[in-house]
Amino acid sequence: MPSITEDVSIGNLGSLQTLPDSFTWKFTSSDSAVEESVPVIDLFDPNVITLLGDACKTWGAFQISNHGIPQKLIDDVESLSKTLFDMSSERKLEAASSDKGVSGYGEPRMTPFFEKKMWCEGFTIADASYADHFLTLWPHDYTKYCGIIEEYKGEMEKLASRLLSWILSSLGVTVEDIEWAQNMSRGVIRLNHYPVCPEPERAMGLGAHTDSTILTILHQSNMGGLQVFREETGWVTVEPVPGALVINIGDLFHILSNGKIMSVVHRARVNQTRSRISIAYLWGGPAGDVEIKPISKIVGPVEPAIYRPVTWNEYLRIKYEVFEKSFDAIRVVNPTN
Ligand SMILES: C=C1C[C@]23C[C@@]1(O)CC[C@H]2[C@@]12CCC[C@@](C)(C(=O)O1)[C@H]2[C@@H]3C(=O)O
Ligand SMILES: O=C(O)CCC(=O)C(=O)O
Ligand SMILES: [Fe+2]
Repeated sequence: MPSITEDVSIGNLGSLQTLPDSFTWKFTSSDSAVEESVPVIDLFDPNVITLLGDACKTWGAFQISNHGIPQKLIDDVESLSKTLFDMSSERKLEAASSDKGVSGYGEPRMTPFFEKKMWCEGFTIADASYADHFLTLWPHDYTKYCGIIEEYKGEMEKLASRLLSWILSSLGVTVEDIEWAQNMSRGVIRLNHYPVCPEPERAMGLGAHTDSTILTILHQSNMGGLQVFREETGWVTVEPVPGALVINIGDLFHILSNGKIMSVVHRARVNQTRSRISIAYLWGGPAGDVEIKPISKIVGPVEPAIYRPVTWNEYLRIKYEVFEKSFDAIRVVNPTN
């Protein structure tokens, strides 16, 4: 006979009254969050470059205000997500992605690297095929919803490029120093939903990970849940700031900067009384077979490259083979030779 845990579908987690064993995580005292806050940076601040540079070096994460993204557009993507996740499990599964990491509904791609299941469901918008799924989900409103997504992608792309130039500038280089900067693949949007959970202190919304891309722009509405890990202190909750967006530095930026800036380890916790939606825009990665490596102007005889060149496809393949050991897999063993 199948056990109860085998029957649990991510599409109706919110209706469960008890936490199934397959979703029960073990936590220790080091999992408790400490009283600290990630920097909140006003993009109109005259010292914006220095502030961004410092936040990238010490945290790998920060929040931004005065970012210029229309609130109405953010609200529209949030309400699209609510409409989607409110659908029946069967309906959502009709839009299931054929494989993790490509467009459609389902578990996060990193799921196989965790012993226990994560208390979340999501929808990935990675390529044009997301529109076919939207047609299945919303036969009447699909043009409207695709329009909202395309507009959001466009705005996110512009904001991500601005942040890239400023952060590079804090490192003393420019976008022109990345040969493939004009050949960036379009970002991936991940709509995340964390349903209410009967035992949040024993459950995990999204397990600890770094994003593989250059940077992520995250909208977490007015519901907290995101935590970032800081070596010196431990887990820090990123409290929602009205109107602000969270920026997480990803693996590619860490590689480009030759380890000068951090890709932040982060996770999402869940809640007993209110469900939570977050909208992640993961940006970067060159289209095609371009080599990603530490920026030539940053490295030299005094500071040799600590990572070997790797293409985006190869990096993703490595990441989904060894997960948190992906930097070790591309590290140059003895950089002085
Ligand atoms: C390009 C990608 C980054 C991503 C894996 C993917 O192929 C598409 C989904 C992305 C995402 C979103 C949620 C968190 C994450 C770790 C995951 O499981 O899927 C990221 C992946 C990543 O950054 O490696
Ligand atoms: O929901 C969150 O706060 C985090 C989401 C996230 O890390 C991701 O989508 O990569
Ligand atoms: Fe993430």
